[in-house]
Amino acid sequence: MTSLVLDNVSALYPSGGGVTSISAEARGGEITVLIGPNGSGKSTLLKAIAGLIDYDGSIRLNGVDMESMGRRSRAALFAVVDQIPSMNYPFSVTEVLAMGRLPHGRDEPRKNSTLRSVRRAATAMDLSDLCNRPVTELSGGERQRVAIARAIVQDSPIMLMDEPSSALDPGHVSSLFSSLRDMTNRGRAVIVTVHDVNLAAMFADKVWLMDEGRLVRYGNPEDILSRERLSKVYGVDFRRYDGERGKSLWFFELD
Ligand SMILES: Nc1ncnc2c1ncn2[C@@H]1O[C@H](COP(=O)(O)OP(=O)(O)OP(=O)(O)O)[C@@H](O)[C@H]1O
Repeated sequence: MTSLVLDNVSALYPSGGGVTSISAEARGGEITVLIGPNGSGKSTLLKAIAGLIDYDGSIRLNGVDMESMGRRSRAALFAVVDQIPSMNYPFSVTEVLAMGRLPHGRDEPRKNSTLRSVRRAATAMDLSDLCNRPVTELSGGERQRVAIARAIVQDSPIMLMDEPSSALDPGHVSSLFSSLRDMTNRGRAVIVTVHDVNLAAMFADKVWLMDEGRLVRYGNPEDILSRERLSKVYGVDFRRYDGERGKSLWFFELD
């Protein structure tokens, strides 16, 4: 089973922001949800894991240091969904989804197996009616669903998703997390950032709580999400509500 181990990882920008001394493990078969206030270092940490920025410390996949891998093999290991997916060229939705296979080889997008994956991912993210539309003409939420579906088509051992639900309505948030669960059921490791604490409470197998560039705690949602901790980190008074499905839900009142 996939094991991604971060050992004392630091990635600091010249301005001083970034992340410091992060040690944690993300496993295949689990949805790991990163939460924390704006600027707490979630995106920076995902970028370090994906090898998109320099860092100190080590990140090992199944015992192998990621630094020892070539760019190409590293790109095939991670499917990345950016916080603001850039889609500047008028490729059709189908074409963009098929491009998800490019890290696995130049001929991959043209394969029949890719076409089947594209159809499945399009159905999962409710894009079937948009397949021939240029991505440049889609709404923000539709583009975000395209970026998620492209990552599903890439089907890499590790999925890194930066706020993939930020532009989605509740129905599509539900589809997103069903798709993430499908991936973990097939052994993939999913690491996803969200701002909605309740998504972490409902869907996370593990929660990493970040604050000021550090990992405050990580573990099971029931152990990590507490009124005291959330209120301290976010600076608002959180209250717990016992949801009907046996999960705790969280809300706060505005002053
Ligand atoms: N390219 C950059 N150059 C310099 N500083 C940066 C850069 N990107 C982020 N930072 C700083 O690093 C810190 C962490 O930023 P990061 O984007 O990782 O936070 P985040 O938790 O993802 O925030 P948000 O929830 O707002 O997306 C912040 O203080 C931010 O200002």
